[in-house]
Parts: sequence; structure tokens; C-alpha cells
Amino acid sequence: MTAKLLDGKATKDAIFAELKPRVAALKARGIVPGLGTVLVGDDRGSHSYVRMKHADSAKVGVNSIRRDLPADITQAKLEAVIDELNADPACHGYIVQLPLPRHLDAGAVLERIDPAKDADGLAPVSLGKLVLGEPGPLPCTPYGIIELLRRHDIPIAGANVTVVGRGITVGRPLGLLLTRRSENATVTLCHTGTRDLAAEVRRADIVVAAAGVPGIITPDMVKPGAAVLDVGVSHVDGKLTGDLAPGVEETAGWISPNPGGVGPMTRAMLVTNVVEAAERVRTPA
Ligand SMILES: Nc1nc2c(c(=O)[nH]1)N[C@@H](CN(C=O)c1ccc(C(=O)N[C@@H](CCC(=O)O)C(=O)O)cc1)CN2
Repeated sequence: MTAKLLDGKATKDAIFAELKPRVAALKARGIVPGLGTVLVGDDRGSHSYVRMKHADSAKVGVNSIRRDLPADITQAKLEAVIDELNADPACHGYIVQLPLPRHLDAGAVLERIDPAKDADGLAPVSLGKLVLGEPGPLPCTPYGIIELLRRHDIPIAGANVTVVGRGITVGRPLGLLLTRRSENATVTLCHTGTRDLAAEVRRADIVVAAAGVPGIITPDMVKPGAAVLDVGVSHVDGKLTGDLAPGVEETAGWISPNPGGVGPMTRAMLVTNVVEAAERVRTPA
């Protein structure tokens, strides 16, 4: 078997085509959606992700508000930038690019984001809403994974899903999302304490590999025909490397490549969250 492609780039383009008329409708009401980004330091990967987020925004007519800050910024100065974006009516949603330098308290920063402007769905109020099943912005990577599966007609309800990795941006919120009534999957969340990873992966209809360990998922672990999504990001010899070992595509039924799979979907859902935040703005009757 050679797996069919879960093409994140093409799916992102389809989502953007759907967003454009929604942005035009907002503009007709005098609202130009605005995405803010807060980027601290010089990490090349983070700079590249933020650049892509603004390029995406421009494609659908969303305004960019950039705050690029020095690596040695103090917590107080960073929090002042957060307060400024909370108060800026042109900014409908914003993100703080993660990870932050180690001297900064990322939890305190996320907690300070106005929940109505949390474009990443990673602030405590948004994650609490996800736990409670209340409407709110969804974390972009898990949201993107669900959209990628849904738009390729891969059944989620009743599926056994094994998620490898319990990080706060992917694994943990993805487990919450997939077990909502609307998704109805059965989820196994694996991590470094999992005793028999191969056994947990082998019984999955859908595998989400978000461990950040190159090649951790090998072909013998994958049930024939399963959908396998590669979310891992590592750099080996300067090259972006995912969590799938060579040959997984011969066993899987569907595969999301890396790059070109979940990454572009993360960006698509970020722009979606900003457009939705702008749509919630009330204009005088
Ligand atoms: N505040 C946040 N920080 C981080 C998040 C997040 O969702 N919110 N996730 C990751 C990084 N990330 C988004 O910020 C992200 C990673 C990758 C991509 C992407 O499109 N990747 C491309 C490849 C790009 C390359 O070649 O380097 C792809 O997969 O095709 C988008 C967003 C951690 N931080």
C-alpha cells in the first residue's frame, strides 16, 4: 500500500478561499480583521513561523500588527505589550510565539491575554472552555488536525486515535478535542512513560505523532490503512525532520507529510480564529 496524501497546503488554500468572502463582509461593515504577533528573541524557527503567519494574513486581507522584542526583555515590559494589544481595537486576535526565553514566565503571559483576543486558544480561559466543552477559540494545531481529517472524509467518530506526545500546543489539547461529543473518538495519549508504544500505535486507526523524536514511529508499528499525521519538528543536519521513519508511507492508508501537512493547517486555523474574533465584534445598529 502507498498512502494517500493529507495535503495541508492545498487544504489551507481551500480554507483561505472560504475566509476571503467573510473578510470582505467584515470590511463592508467597516471592520478590518487584525492579527497581532508577539515575538521575543532571535530564534530562526520562530521568526520564520511569524513571517509565514503575516504572509498568510495578507493573502486573506487580514491586517498585521507585529511586536518583535529583544531576547533580554523583562517580564514587566513584555506584559506592558500584552496590555497594549488587549486595549488595541485594531487587533482582534493575537498570539505570543512560543517558546519564550527561559527567564520569562510564559504561564503569566498567556494568563494576561484578553480571552476574547486569544487567537491561539492556548490561554488558560480558552483551555478551560475546551475542558468544559464551551465554545471558544481552539488551539490551532489540534484544530488543524481535525479539519485535515474532516476535509479528507477520514472517520473520526468511533476511531481509535493514538496521540504520541503530551505537549500543551498539540497532544494534550488534541486529546480533549477528539473526545468531545462532536468528534467522539477514543483517544490514547502516549508519552515518555508509556510502557509499550508500539502496541498503542498498532491498534490505532489514526496516529498523531507529536513527540519531536525523529523516526520514533516505524513502519512495523502502523496498522495497515491507518491515517498517520506527522507533527514532530526536529532538525537533523540542518534539515526539518519529522517523527516518522522511512517506510511508514508503505503501510499507512493516509499520511500527512512534514513539511506540508499539519504546519500549514496550524496557520490556516490561526487566521480562522482571527476572522471569527472579528466577526464577534458588535457594530452599532
Ligand atoms: N504561539 C504558538 N507558538 C507555537 C505554536 C503555536 O501554535 N502557537 N506552534 C509551534 C510553531 N508553529 C506555530 O507557531 C508552526 C510550526 C510550523 C509551521 C509550518 O507551517 N511549517 C511548515 C514548514 C516550515 C519550514 O520549512 O520550516 C510546514 O510544516 O510545511 C507553522 C506554524 C511552536 N510554537
